[in-house]
Amino acid sequence: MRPALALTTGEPAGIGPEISAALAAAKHGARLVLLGDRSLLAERARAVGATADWPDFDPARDDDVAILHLPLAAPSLPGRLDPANAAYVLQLLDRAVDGCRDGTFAAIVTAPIHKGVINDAGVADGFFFGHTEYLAARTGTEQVVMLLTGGGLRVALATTHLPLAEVPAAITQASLSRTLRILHADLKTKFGLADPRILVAGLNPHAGENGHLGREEIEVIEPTLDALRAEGLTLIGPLPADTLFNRKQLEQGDAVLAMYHDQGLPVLKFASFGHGINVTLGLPLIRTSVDHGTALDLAGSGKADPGSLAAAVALAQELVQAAARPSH
Ligand SMILES: NC(=O)C1=CN([C@@H]2O[C@H](COP(=O)(O)OP(=O)(O)OC[C@H]3O[C@@H](n4cnc5c(N)ncnc54)[C@H](O)[C@@H]3O)[C@@H](O)[C@H]2O)C=CC1
Ligand SMILES: NCC(=O)COP(=O)(O)O
Repeated sequence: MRPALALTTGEPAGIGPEISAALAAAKHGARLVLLGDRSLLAERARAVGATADWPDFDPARDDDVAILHLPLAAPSLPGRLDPANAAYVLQLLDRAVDGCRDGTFAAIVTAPIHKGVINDAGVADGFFFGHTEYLAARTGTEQVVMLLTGGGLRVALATTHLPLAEVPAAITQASLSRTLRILHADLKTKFGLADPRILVAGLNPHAGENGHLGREEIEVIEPTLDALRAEGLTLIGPLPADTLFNRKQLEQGDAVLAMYHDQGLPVLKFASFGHGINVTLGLPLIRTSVDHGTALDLAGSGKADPGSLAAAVALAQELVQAAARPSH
């Protein structure tokens, strides 16, 4: 029996349901379990010319595609967000996490959700940052690392969904050290790199220009890197972020650690949008995701590209296989 992958179909008003249906109809080689509302998925399957004749999920059967029906709270129209369905979106995630915990699922692949409407709904204790933080909280994991891969790049983040004004204070020697340890360990176990080389960006322009453009490099980043180098980690930096992303520099490393979301991800998405994959490192379960959002402007049109979701499923399968190897 192949390991089952839970595919949470995401925000019902977005493109998640239709790209999930499109992927389910394509050759994907996985044992996929679609988590979502059966009628919604059937309707959006029609938008991509797919049939929704999926059987109900039965853990004892090795179906290529099955559905685990979880009902919407309110009917959903493409492109029209409705806070009434925010709890449904979280329920898909909760069910997937529970299934990973009890061994029903080997991994979670997530279609996009809309962070704003979940916050508008006031669920998730009134604040919701993203899948990354939600899954960390839901699994009791103190720190996780967001890594996106695609276009020949791997870009991880020292901070995730934070207002820019809060970024400098969030980067401490302790948090940066934890992030680098998680990244280093997962590059070894998940990506098979024996001695990962990590290029670390500075926070300030020109990595602080010897302290004239900010002191975080001198006071926080350099001491952290020195301490970890003494333990044997191969860390290059802090490097000016504007020149880090050139071919010659990138050849020196296996992954980049950017200090914040919009320092690293625009480059990654420029290099790979439509085929990139988001992986959450440091979780006690395997989670991959798309590189894009809910694309409300395309929802229901059948025009959204399922390529990133297909890549996320393929990587989840690889990570499941890597986790099963004796050396893991
Ligand atoms: N993994 C997740 O759940 C993610 C969720 N989001 C959320 O999505 C919402 C909307 O974010 P935006 O910044 O508008 O980004 P977006 O990715 O939804 O849209 C940006 C542009 O890319 C296009 N696009 C996105 N996915 C596409 C696809 N598969 N095929 C073709 N074109 C595609 C859209 O039509 C739009 O023009 C926000 O709430 C954001 O937080 C954003 C990124 C990841
Ligand atoms: N830009 C990447 C992103 O926002 C992914 O968020 P998450 O929902 O996967 O945490």
